[in-house]
Amino acid sequence: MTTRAGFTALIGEPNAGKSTLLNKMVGAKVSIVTHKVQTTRARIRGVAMAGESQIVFVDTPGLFRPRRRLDRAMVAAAWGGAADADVIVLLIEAHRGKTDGVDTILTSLGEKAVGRRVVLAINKIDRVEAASLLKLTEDMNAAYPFERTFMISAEKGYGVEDLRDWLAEAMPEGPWLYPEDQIADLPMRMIAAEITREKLTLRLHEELPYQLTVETEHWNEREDGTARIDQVVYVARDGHKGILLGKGGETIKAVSKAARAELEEFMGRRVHLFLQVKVRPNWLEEAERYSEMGLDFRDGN
Ligand SMILES: Nc1nc2c(ncn2[C@@H]2O[C@H](COP(=O)(O)OP(=O)(O)OP(=O)(O)O)[C@@H](O)[C@H]2O)c(=O)[nH]1
Repeated sequence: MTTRAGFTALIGEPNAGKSTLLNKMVGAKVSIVTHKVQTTRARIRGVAMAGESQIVFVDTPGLFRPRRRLDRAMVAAAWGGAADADVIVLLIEAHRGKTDGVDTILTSLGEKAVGRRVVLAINKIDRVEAASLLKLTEDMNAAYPFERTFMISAEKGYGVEDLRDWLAEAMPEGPWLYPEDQIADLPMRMIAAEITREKLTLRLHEELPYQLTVETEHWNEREDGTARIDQVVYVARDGHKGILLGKGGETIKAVSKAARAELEEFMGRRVHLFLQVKVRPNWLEEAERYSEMGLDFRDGN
């Protein structure tokens, strides 16, 4: 039996349902779904197994309309993720149709997706009449030559299996990228990082540095049934480090406490959480580099 493995990028406007779809396909709660727009900052990956095929998902940050310089870098980074992928899935919302935001993405697809396989997934079909889907499919395919169009409801699960099976076939032949026994662990590490990120957001609000990432570096199961989780919060500047630590470390302590409480509830057991804040200015450079390669929205969009 030939194995297959490759990368699939999910792109779409904020709230299109990328996280929901990812969670359905991967079969675990990978990224935390919220009603808030622009929650997915990190390029969170999930891995789905389908038959002999391994599909690694790159859940790009929402391709929202960037106003600030760093926003633009974020969007460019999202496109960077897409450009590396074997397949790009553009997710749109059935009830919102071909919005200005979707048009912007279509234009960029024309430039960036050269040589990639690109499919369209019309999501949230549970919210519209079937008749309207035909027109939307026509309009979208007139604007971009999608290889396939899928009608899905990520939330209800309609059509998700078809899409996953198609992706499984579309992955290039080759050995798996992740050992099968590590896949189960991967989502938990991401969830843990997302939880910490969420607590940082709640605590710092507008003060939250944009260029911030949380990574779960170590995950150790202890004999007494508890887990030790070590995470690093990466920021771009020394000044940001101070904001995260707070006076006498009180901010990071409060965040750590809140994150631990939620992790314990989620996992149903005791957790020892260790947070470290480190400066990694490269992230910024990387984003700037992507920005140079990427979109430019300076014309007031
Ligand atoms: N009715 C309906 N709602 C859906 C469907 N899929 C997702 N949603 C809802 O749409 C909202 C946004 O979904 P997310 O998965 O967070 O969207 P996202 O694209 O990851 O959003 P960002 O993280 O902002 O990029 C949530 O409230 C979901 O419950 C669907 O098939 N039908």
